[in-house]
Amino acid sequence: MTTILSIKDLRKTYDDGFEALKGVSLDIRQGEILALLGPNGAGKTTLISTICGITTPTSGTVTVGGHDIQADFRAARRMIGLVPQEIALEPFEKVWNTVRFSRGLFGLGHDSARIEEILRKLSLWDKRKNAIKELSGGMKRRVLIAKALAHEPRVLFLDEPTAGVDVELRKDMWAIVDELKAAGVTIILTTHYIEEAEAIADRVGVIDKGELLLVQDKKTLMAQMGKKQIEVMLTCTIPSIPDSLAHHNLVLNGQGDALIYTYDTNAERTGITTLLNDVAEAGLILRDVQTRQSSLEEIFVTLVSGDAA
Ligand SMILES: Nc1ncnc2c1ncn2[C@@H]1O[C@H](COP(=O)(O)OP(=O)(O)OP(=O)(O)O)[C@@H](O)[C@H]1O
Repeated sequence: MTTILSIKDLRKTYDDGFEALKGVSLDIRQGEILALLGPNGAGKTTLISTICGITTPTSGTVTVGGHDIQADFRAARRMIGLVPQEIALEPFEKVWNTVRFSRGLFGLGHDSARIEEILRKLSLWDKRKNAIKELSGGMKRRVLIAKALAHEPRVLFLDEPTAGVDVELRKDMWAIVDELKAAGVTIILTTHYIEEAEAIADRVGVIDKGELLLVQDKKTLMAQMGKKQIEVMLTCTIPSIPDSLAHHNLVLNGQGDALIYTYDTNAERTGITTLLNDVAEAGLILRDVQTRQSSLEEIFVTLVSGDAA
């Protein structure tokens, strides 16, 4: 698989001495969607700003499509589109011009067909003659994406693309991201919404206190770190777990009518068959059995709280 973006030992210490990036290394594959998760202040925006040339790194290197972001800034930047967190648009400018100027900034000639395509894709075509100030917050976010796409970037950064947008727009954004991926664009998004990473990312990176704690295929991450629980519901209530079941490390629920058993999805033997036999031998009758898998959210909380083994 081709690497489109390569980050090596990237460090950023701000003027006040604060170390926002502490040696981040990461290779991003062409055409993938990578979600960067991290709590407030983890360094996500600093990382993106550094790659996009808005912030100067203290040390380390970044190449985009083989172009070094410092030595070969223009070529590297030309490949990148950035959708920033903050909405910074000229309120009196028309949508069409806003997107057109953005293309011009990268030295590209005017291409009405291309701008029309982008505006249509983002459901902005009907608003093309409107001034930015006449648009809703969600529409302004779409304009930010249109602007970032105007110069046909190969790598698109979305910094908190769905912060504060409603559920419908969030789903629309996900659909847009899917379409861009299908067109071969590599997408890196930062998010607080774990469900967002769960829904659209191919890989997930977790960043905390300026360090990349892990980067992994989403499905592998969920399978590797995921614990499963089985809840054995009983026909009667019991005051405590019978001695004959003590070795299973069960938890009795608050009502005393269900036994909760946690097991590792990767273990060779889950121990479920033995457990159910032992439950029957203890004279307990099953009413129902349910399983549940830990979510990406639980995995994330475990990681950033430093509880991961
Ligand atoms: N110009 C600056 N000078 C000093 N410290 C800064 C500067 N910009 C950011 N920081 C600090 O660097 C840390 C990382 O900030 P950054 O904005 O990269 O985090 P983030 O992960 O994007 O957070 P959020 O999710 O809140 O947007 C924070 O502690 C922040 O206060």
